Amino acid sequence: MPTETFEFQVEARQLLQMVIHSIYSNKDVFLRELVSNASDALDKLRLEALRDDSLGADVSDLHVALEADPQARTLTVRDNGIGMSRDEVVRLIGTIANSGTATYLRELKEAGDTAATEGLIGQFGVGFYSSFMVADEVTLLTRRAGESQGTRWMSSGEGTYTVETVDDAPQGTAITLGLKPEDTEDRLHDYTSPWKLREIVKRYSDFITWPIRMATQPAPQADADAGEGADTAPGEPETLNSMKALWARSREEVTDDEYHELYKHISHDWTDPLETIRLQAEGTFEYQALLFIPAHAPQDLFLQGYKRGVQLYVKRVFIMDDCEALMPSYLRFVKGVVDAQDLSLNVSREILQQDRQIQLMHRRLAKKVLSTIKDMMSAAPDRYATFWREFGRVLKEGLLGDVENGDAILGVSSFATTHDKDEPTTLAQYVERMKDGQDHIFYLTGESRQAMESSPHMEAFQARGIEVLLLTDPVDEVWVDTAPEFDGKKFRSVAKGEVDLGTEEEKQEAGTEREKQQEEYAGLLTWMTDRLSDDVKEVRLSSRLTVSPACVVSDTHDVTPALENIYRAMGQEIPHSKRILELNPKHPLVIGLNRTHTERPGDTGLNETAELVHALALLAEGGEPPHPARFVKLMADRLERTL
Ligand SMILES: Nc1ncnc2c1ncn2[C@@H]1O[C@H](COP(=O)(O)OP(=O)(O)OP(=O)(O)O)[C@@H](O)[C@H]1O
Repeated sequence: MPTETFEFQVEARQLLQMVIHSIYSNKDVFLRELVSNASDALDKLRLEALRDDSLGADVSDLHVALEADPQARTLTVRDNGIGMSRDEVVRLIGTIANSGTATYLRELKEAGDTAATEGLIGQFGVGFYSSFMVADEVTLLTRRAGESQGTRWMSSGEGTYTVETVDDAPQGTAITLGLKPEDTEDRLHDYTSPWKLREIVKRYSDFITWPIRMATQPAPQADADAGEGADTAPGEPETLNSMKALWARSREEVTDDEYHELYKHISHDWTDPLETIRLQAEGTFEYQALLFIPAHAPQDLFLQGYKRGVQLYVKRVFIMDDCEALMPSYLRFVKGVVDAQDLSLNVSREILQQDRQIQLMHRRLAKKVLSTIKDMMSAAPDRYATFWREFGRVLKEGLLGDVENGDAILGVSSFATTHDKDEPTTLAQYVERMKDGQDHIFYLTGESRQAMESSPHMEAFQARGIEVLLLTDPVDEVWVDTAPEFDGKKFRSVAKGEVDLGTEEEKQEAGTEREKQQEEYAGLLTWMTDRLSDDVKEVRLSSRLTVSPACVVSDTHDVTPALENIYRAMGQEIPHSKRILELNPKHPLVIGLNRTHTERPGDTGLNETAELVHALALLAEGGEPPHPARFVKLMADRLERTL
């Protein structure tokens, strides 16, 4: 096949341009990225060879090799791993599959300044493309295990790349960088220097489980430069990394930086994690876990197909990525490694789902992550605040399914509250501030804080200074509906059921007044209930309103309209529950309506006023009148009459 020229996908080109003209001040990390890809390719080959005897690949000496040529100013990173087919090269290297890329690139453009750009690129990672930070020409020669022909890919990163089929490629992948001139001011070092390569591998890739070898150069040039590797015989390759599994080493032996580099290798994130979690389980089922909570949420965390789960190793051997059996979905942001001693190397995802030991590990790991978040709350409130901002929404999903950890999840959750405009509150803090005689945790769900603050449902609570949680995440609608408790206090919506606030004495007083009002309004309420029966199930007097004329509320056990919408969006059929219209007996509009109803029951305007009061109540909570066009007409007529 002749050499073909291809264009990079638009996003890929944009990303490459940013890498080339860039941006990332620490250029050394290109090697971390290439070694990380090579290590993944070796893992994949080892697994494929285990599962497919006919592959015919030699797996006896899997490794990464660095080959530097100072004269030609090239550096080659070679692995004898899985390799790529011609189609894979075009698909994997010429395009970016990450669904968040478009948004990310827009943000990058908007960020403008270098520091912000670095922060963003750090969140995203650019993998193989980071080669172009140090090279102006990159050649990738690869042959997939089991295939006879190889592929050569070449590009100077400018808009196009070439691909040709070659007959004599060794199995695996070799990436040769035509290095840019050294420019220490720009932190562009001499990447043909053994000393520099040794330093970078030690710093970023020491834990990689495959040997990373560097051919020592023949004397005399190498001797001067070889440093600690000087005792290696000339020509014999030197292994640069210790290959020690960090999770199997004691805490004292490992630096935070080393943990962070492992995190970057497995997560493809360029930023340090927020928290590192170690767990060593001994006894009948032995395993070690090293888990990380990232410092920011990935773009696709809420998209279907998000790859959750940690890496599974069995006795130091990589078995699979994204092992979802080990981590509940609401902890899908957790990255890391679990190394189990007593599993078979052939273990499959299906077996894992049913394995009792795995289920026990799953429980233990979830508890450990939750207890770490709890510790972070008290020991590092700033870090906890970052955690909550990034992952709170996901964590709360656990309140729907994980009954066993429900209390623990509520314990580490924070909520926006009327108590403080800016700072969210924990439930423990809320309970501490509860008024004497208050025995519920009050909340309101809605689309925005602003809409909820001005909702009529809040009036009685505002008047009495009772704190209300303001819940805006769609998942909140669902979990609060399952009526959980915290510290023995039930959650209660301020937009559901009757409200009876105040001391016993006040309640008694209000009760006497209410009886009087009930008598006065009985006729109006019966008439309005009948009149609006298509839309509401009852019209009654309100004890929650102090300012507005009316509001609509749901019955205590009814599903709210927002929750109805959520269920419908999930394809569940759910009957529509009519709500209750509450009137404020002290509002002049309601007093006037009652008077007119008593004095001129046949008045034609009464019907319209009843409809308008209902529509206004819906508008006040951020909803829509049941018949918007009719509402506009009625309002316009009324306004016209005032002119
Ligand atoms: N040495 C290699 N051997 C085999 N396949 C490779 C190798 N290097 C890259 N690939 C393939 O190309 C894909 C893209 O690599 P790239 O480094 O651009 O992104 P990534 O590692 O998937 O993710 P990120 O961009 O977050 O680092 C890899 O997922 C892998 O499938």
